[in-house]
Amino acid sequence: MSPARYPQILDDPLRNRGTAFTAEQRRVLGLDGLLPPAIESLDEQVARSIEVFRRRPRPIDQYLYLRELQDTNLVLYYRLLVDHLEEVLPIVYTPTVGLACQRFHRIFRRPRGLTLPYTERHRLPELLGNRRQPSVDVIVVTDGERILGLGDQGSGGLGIPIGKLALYTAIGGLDPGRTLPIVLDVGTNNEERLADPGYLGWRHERIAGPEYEDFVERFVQAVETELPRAMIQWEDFASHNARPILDRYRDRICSFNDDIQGTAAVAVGALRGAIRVAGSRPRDQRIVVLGAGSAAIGVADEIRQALVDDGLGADEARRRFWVLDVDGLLTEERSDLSPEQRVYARPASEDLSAGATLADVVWAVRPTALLGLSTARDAFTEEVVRAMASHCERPIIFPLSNPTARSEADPADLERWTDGRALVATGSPYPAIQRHGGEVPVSQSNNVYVFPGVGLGVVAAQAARVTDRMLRAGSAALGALSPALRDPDAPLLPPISALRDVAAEVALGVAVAAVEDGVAPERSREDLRARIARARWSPVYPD
Ligand SMILES: NC(=O)c1ccc[n+]([C@@H]2O[C@H](COP(=O)([O-])OP(=O)(O)OC[C@H]3O[C@@H](n4cnc5c(N)ncnc54)[C@H](O)[C@@H]3O)[C@@H](O)[C@H]2O)c1
Ligand SMILES: O=C(O)C[C@H](O)C(=O)O
Ligand SMILES: [Mg+2]
Repeated sequence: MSPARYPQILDDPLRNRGTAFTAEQRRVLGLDGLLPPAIESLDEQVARSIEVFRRRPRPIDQYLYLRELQDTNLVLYYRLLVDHLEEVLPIVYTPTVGLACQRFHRIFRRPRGLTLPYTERHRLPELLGNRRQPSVDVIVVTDGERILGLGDQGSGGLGIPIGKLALYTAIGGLDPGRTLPIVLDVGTNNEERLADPGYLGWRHERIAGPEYEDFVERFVQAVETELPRAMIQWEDFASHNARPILDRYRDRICSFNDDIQGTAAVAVGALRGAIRVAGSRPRDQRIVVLGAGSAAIGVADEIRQALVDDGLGADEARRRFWVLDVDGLLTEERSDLSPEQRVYARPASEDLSAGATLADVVWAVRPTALLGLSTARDAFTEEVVRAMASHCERPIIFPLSNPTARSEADPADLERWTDGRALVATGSPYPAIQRHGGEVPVSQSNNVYVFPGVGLGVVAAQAARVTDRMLRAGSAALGALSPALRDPDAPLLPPISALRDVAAEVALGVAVAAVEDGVAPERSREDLRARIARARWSPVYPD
């Protein structure tokens, strides 16, 4: 009896080629008999795989198919993503990834990334040492408390870092063998999960206060020790933790918060295009924001800066905002506001009181722009939108909440209620709207336009920090690519199919700013451009 000699290469997604192994490779590696006899090219594998994908009945089945592919053959997986980005993005990412997080414990098959439970807080360096990837460029980490607009998903939140990092590679071109998704499992306050015997996370209410802060600190220290060169992207933390964590670590380690800073960078990019199409200027805007969480305040802060850059004084720029949360308008008499929210509190002397609704505010303020980061489905009602359109020739309306089921409005309704005058961008993907017998794509103002380029720029420039100026430079690079700048009938953002090119431009802006800010080694713009091109991993089988 000869010993079994199963070749491990078939179980290594980084090296496996499946049916693309050549006859010679099969013979040398001992793969004969283990694979069907047909030998396919990568293109043929992609063609077959996208067919299988299309036949899966529901988005969640398609998600599972792609995750299987990701666990089996990374070149094929990423080639499929790159070649069919527009089609698969809503599956790998928002909105389907949200459902995958909600069902995480039902669909779990194989480990990907790391789950760091609070109970193991004394062993975090050891747990990090158990990772598959020897070197890591980018970590995306969540604690699962605010997954999209779906609330607390506990350790099921790991689906989000997995999805974000898939796009770091497919769009940014980061080496998939050097990215690491992580969930900090600090418990969950989701009653449904806690009551579900099938829940796989730590069955405990969320850790909070000093214990929570200590745990995050331990995590950061473990990364500093084990992976000192990795950039950390903080993702989908609840507002009460998102801002403090960002502020605590941004000057200490290379890190940024995607929901606060990435979202702001793309929203400002899209808004600049919209303002130009409206024939207006940033300093002429009156902006109503529904939602006052970390994403909304991050977006408002960056727009406020754009108003100041366009000539408004700091106070005047601040007075151009009316921000509402679940309890109504932010006003000075409210005692529940954080310092970041208080910046936007309206003076008590104004007519609008704390109880003012969105419709009251829109009637009174006559805004030029209405932004939604509230998770409140259909909150931009016909009444609100018609009121806005009655005083504004080109109302800018951005329902940015995710996933689709949390969106403040459907673009087709906005189109109807404003007779096609609204300038729209959404957070989640929507089908094109019909106008004059033709189709007009809906721009997706989602941080996916920014974070892959930030990662690529940071890696290529070897940046040690992510500064505000780096994100602003990324945003400006994106803004300059707005098709609407050249054609007022064109979309506010480049199409999804152009995201890889967008990432290269965002990366260049980020890298140049990193050098200017002294957080990356001195290099010329041309040198940085070449480094960005060289840093990109391509989904091809190596010779
Ligand atoms: N498009 C993007 O790129 C992008 C990026 C980040 C976040 N988001 C989305 O933005 C939303 C908010 O994210 P966040 O991190 O700020 O969340 P959050 O939970 O911190 O904030 C939500 C805010 O909305 C307010 N709110 C809730 N219900 C409301 C209602 N009925 N009316 C008015 N306000 C209401 C809350 O009071 C709170 O201020 C989420 O849906 C998220 O998916 C989109
Ligand atoms: O994940 C997304 O689609 C965007 C954003 O980070 C969010 O939390 O909604
Ligand atoms: Mg997010």
